[in-house]
Amino acid sequence: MTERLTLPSPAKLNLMLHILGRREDGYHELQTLFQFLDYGDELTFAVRDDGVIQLHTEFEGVPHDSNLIVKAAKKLQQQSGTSLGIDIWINKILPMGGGIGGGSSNAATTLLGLNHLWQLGWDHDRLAALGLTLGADVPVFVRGHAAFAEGVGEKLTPVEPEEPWYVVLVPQVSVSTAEIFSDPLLTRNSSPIKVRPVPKGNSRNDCLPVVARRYPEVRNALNLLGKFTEAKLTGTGSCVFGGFPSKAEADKVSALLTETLTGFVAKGSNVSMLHRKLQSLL
Ligand SMILES: C[C@](O)(CO)[C@H](O)COP(=O)(O)OP(=O)(O)OC[C@H]1O[C@@H](n2ccc(N)nc2=O)[C@H](O)[C@@H]1O
Ligand SMILES: Nc1ncnc2c1ncn2[C@@H]1O[C@H](COP(=O)(O)OP(=O)(O)OP(=O)(O)O)[C@@H](O)[C@H]1O
Repeated sequence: MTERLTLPSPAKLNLMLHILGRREDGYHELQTLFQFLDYGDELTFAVRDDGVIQLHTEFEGVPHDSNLIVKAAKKLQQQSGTSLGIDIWINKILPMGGGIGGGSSNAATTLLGLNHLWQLGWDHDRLAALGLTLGADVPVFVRGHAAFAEGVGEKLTPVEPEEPWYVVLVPQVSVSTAEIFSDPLLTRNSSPIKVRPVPKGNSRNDCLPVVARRYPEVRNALNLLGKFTEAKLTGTGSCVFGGFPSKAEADKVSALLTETLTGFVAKGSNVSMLHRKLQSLL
């Protein structure tokens, strides 16, 4: 049997997110702080020599060829000129439309996994540039280090924020990123932060007022978690999170809140678990 490789595909959080303006192409200039979670999906790959790219796991509402996993594999195959193909399976646990970057992370895991299995020898710069054509959040997952991001999210400076335990609540609504970014009420004029590292007190997410207004489920999650710690929105939501100094404290709060809401506890991590796994293969 062909050798199989299983790789993690972690979630991300936006610890803050400021919107500085809107570009002519409709995309928004941001400043955001990305950190990974030791929590995510798992992708399994097996090389095939007939050039076929086949994702074997079905996604509700996402046709095979629209899946970011398949799109990433096809682009890398075309641009590298390899004659090899791939079978892919995924154990999907990350909520879709949750603002924790599941789709982008899956694309990045696919790019790094195939670069390894197809022995392409592409560096991270080249993979991140390809990744950016798939989504604004793909480059940070390719690089695998917590980062302060600018531009549309592609100009990355590595950072070392604290690594607390997080309670992440998952309101049962899928938020469309495009919908939030096109809301007329969105604040798009935050002043650029010029000081590094980003001074404390800049943890605001400019998307929060618009998301909370549109989604009562998100409002409810923010209120409930806010009784225990500063409750924040990641990306354009729907997920809401708060940090705790220990797993025990995070577990205690999670146990109380998940009686009525869906959620999980995970450690913040400045080095993606995907990169830790890839490092161990070398
Ligand atoms: C908001 C964040 O989650 C922060 O991490 C990301 O920047 C969103 O990244 P993503 O989901 O990979 O986003 P994409 O798939 O590239 O874009 C989805 C839609 O969001 C809007 N969008 C996204 C990123 C950005 N900087 N400005 C935007 O206006 C665009 O309308 C775009 O059509
Ligand atoms: N492999 C994939 N995993 C999840 N979603 C995918 C995938 N491929 C395509 N999609 C589509 O992308 C949409 C956004 O999914 P994703 O999980 O990345 O959202 P998100 O967590 O809000 O992302 P972000 O934080 O980057 O905005 C989904 O609703 C789905 O239609």
